[in-house]
Amino acid sequence: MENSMDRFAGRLFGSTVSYIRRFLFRVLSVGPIPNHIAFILDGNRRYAKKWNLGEGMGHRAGFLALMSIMKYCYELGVKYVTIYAFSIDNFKRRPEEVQYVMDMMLEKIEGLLKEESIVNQYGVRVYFVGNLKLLNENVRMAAEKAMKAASNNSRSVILICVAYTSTDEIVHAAQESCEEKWTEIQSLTDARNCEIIEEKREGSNVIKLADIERHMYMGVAPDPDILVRTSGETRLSNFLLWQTSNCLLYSPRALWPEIGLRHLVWAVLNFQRIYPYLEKRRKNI
Ligand SMILES: CC(C)=CCC/C(C)=C/CC/C(C)=C/COP(=O)(O)OP(=O)(O)O
Repeated sequence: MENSMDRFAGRLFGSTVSYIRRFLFRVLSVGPIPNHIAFILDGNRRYAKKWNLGEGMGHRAGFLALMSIMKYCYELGVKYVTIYAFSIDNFKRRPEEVQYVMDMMLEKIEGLLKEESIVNQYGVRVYFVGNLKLLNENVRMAAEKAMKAASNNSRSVILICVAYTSTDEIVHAAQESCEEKWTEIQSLTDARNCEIIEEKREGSNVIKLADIERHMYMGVAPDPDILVRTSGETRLSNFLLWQTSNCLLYSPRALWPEIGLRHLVWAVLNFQRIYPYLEKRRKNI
């Protein structure tokens, strides 16, 4: 009897909170809603320390916080969510920690494919972004499987940056652009069509901004409107350096596992306040 009363009270509380959240989102939607929010998940280990938990528990709490924030973003109408899940530099951490995070990632990526997962609930397309060759084979294969399984989803998008740094992304895009241009020139030379080659020399042999952007790992998404870095840090730590020139930076003091609805609402209100300025900058006027 007591148990069923508890369950009833729990459900009642849950649906009231969800009702209030939806009401709040309706009010926020009177103003512009960001299309893309990126997150630097900072402070998982500090959270574990603060609560005397094992270090791995901090990352697990971080994953739960990620699930909530993704849900809030998609309910609010934010189409793209990007997360900095693991940088290339993070591979330099203690081998046991790297192994723990990789094992957890594998488990969580496999979980994303389940029927009841957030991916299926919100029709989320999944992209793993970064130098995936640096991942161990199990994680890489699971990532590729998840991307394939969700490839028909289009309502929302999650971009999970793993084995990622911005400088690596830029170098990779520059190399790909050079290779593409080189192949193009070679094919013209092979055809021995000197006239065409001369014509091409006039300018189209030059690598343009659009070439580089086409080869960016993040090229599948528009630039973020808001970048959130938790735990009060105001550094970008080699994340989305190319994509954040006209983007609101928000740095709440909360550690990543403590991030909640109030932080999202505050970030969106700040975005709405500077929206006219951001739009002007984007249109270059
Ligand atoms: C499949 C999937 C989406 C998984 C994501 C899993 C997840 C939560 C990864 C975070 C890993 C990480 C290195 C966080 C940074 O906190 P930190 O260790 O730098 O904490 P600190 O700043 O307190 O040292």
